[in-house]
Amino acid sequence: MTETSALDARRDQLPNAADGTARPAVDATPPWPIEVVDGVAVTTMTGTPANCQNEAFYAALHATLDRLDDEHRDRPVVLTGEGRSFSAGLDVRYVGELFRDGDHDALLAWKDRYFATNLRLFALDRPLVAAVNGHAYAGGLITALCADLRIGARGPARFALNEVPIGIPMPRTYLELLASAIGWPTASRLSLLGTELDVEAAHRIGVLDEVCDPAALVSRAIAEAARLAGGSLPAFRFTKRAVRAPVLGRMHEAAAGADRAFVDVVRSPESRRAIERLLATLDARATGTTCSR
Ligand SMILES: C/C=C/C(=O)SCCNC(=O)CCNC(=O)[C@H](O)C(C)(C)COP(=O)(O)OP(=O)(O)OC[C@H]1O[C@@H](n2cnc3c(N)ncnc32)[C@H](O)[C@@H]1OP(=O)(O)O
Repeated sequence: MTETSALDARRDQLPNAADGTARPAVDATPPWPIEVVDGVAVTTMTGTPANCQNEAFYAALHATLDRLDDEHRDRPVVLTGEGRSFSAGLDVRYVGELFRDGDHDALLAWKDRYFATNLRLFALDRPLVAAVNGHAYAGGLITALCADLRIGARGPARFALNEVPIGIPMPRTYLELLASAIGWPTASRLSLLGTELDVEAAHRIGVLDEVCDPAALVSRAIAEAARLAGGSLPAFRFTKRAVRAPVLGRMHEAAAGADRAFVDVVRSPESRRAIERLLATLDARATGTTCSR
């Protein structure tokens, strides 16, 4: 697919702005930087605070994957983040407003747009290694768990599937994805309890496959990505499709069925209050006022 046709296809898939959400046009959004090292395409999430996920993030992700497909079709991929966070998950300022003010159809449209980003990463038909440079919360940890392998940097990073404590239900769509990466018992426990993990604990329970010094992180991820593709890329592709197919089937089924009720839960007064508490915590940090999570 040429660059233009990929962008046209992507633009056609985007819902129009009638749902009331502002979105940058995909062709106006630059992809994240891509660097080729030892045959591996390394891309770095950047452009939003703590690499949190909003419409600009989704558009950059699609633009990056379009470019990876067009220009680096057969290269394994390393995904990392800029700064202290791999990704802080959904942009809670953005979704907080959307959940409060958006109508039912706007929320469903957003849910599908968000699903499309994780789906594209999870179904990437070649090795994807996450070089987890820092914190990964909620949707940010889901992003890391889309990868075939996760390598973490030793240090102060924390990880959690903390959707429930902040008032956002964990859809079955993502439980299927999480369970395929870390198993149902771990996915269930982390999702229900919202437990915060340090790097060692994340490694112990398989959220991270490996831990290394921060200075070696990206080179370790590159070496692993090259190794995964090094035997036979066609064999890897074939097997990854086979591994993903049943999971993707269940994810699509959940997204079109039970998970539509997600919209009602995030609009409940209890969820709104919990999201407001997280927003107050972030705002207090920004202004230097102390506030516990
Ligand atoms: C289904 C999926 C659901 C979800 O994904 S819900 C999202 C759940 N996410 C969270 O609970 C994470 C909230 N963020 C944090 O706890 C912390 O941040 C971190 C531990 C990730 C990073 O801490 P530190 O390195 O000290 O950075 P900082 O100063 O807290 O953040 C840097 C800037 O990033 C903004 N930010 C951080 N996380 C989010 C977010 N999730 N949504 C929107 N903005 C976020 C902050 O406010 C700040 O911004 P400014 O520099 O303007 O003060």
